[in-house]
Amino acid sequence: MAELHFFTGTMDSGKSTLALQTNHNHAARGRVGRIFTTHDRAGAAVVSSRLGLTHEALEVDGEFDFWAYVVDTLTRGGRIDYLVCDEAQFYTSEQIDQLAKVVDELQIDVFAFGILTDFRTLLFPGSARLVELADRMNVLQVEALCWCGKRATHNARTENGAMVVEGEVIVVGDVDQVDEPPADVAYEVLCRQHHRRRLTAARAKAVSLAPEPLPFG
Ligand SMILES: Nc1ncnc2c1ncn2[C@@H]1O[C@H](COP(=O)(O)OP(=O)(O)O)[C@@H](O)[C@H]1O
Ligand SMILES: Cc1cn([C@H]2C[C@H](O)[C@@H](COP(=O)(O)O)O2)c(=O)[nH]c1=O
Repeated sequence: MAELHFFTGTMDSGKSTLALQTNHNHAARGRVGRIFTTHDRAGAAVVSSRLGLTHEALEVDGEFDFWAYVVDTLTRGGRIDYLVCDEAQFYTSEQIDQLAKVVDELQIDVFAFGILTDFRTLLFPGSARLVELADRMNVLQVEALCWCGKRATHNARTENGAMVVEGEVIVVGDVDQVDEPPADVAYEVLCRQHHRRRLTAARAKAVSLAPEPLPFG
């Protein structure tokens, strides 16, 4: 039986790497798949992992119809055994419904990968629909860590080094590897407590370096 799988984790937890490994393992056994993505950091129509792997992909825009694409391919005599869908948080909920229909009606496996929540801690529409519909939901085992050492559960956005909680939902960006100078827009994974307190690594460092207040007489 085909299944709709949803693999989720924070940014930098290895989702794109796993997406490419999944494709590799299925292709190595002669299965024929298609890889989809949208808004990848490396540009249009490519899946890129921080481990250095990249693979060409089909770019999904808001109008793309998975059901129509698959039916059209099969009708023309093409073969599709599975779909790998990266950055699935950005897909519309209608597109996730189409993926579920592809699984149920055409017996094609779908492997979707994406972050659950945005920089405000709210569910992305695509991820919310995947949680509602997936046969299997898997949280990635490689844990991204908060600067405090706890498991990172949330994605923070920084603008010029300061954490923000308002703005456009979709802003392509990376986890900042260097703090000097801070990027215009960057992301940092944090535990819930430090996301709530807006305590990024840079701010925690600045606070710890602040001079001790003078004791009151
Ligand atoms: N230089 C490195 N050496 C070993 N592992 C690395 C290195 N750089 C990144 N990684 C691994 O790659 C993961 C990020 O993979 P990626 O597929 O790009 O994540 P995601 O798609 O979830 O954002 C990191 O969590 C880390 O485990
Ligand atoms: C939290 C958050 C993230 N994004 C963007 C930033 C990256 O381009 C992708 C996530 O990619 P990854 O492979 O999981 O690292 O999403 C965004 O647009 N809005 C957000 O709130």
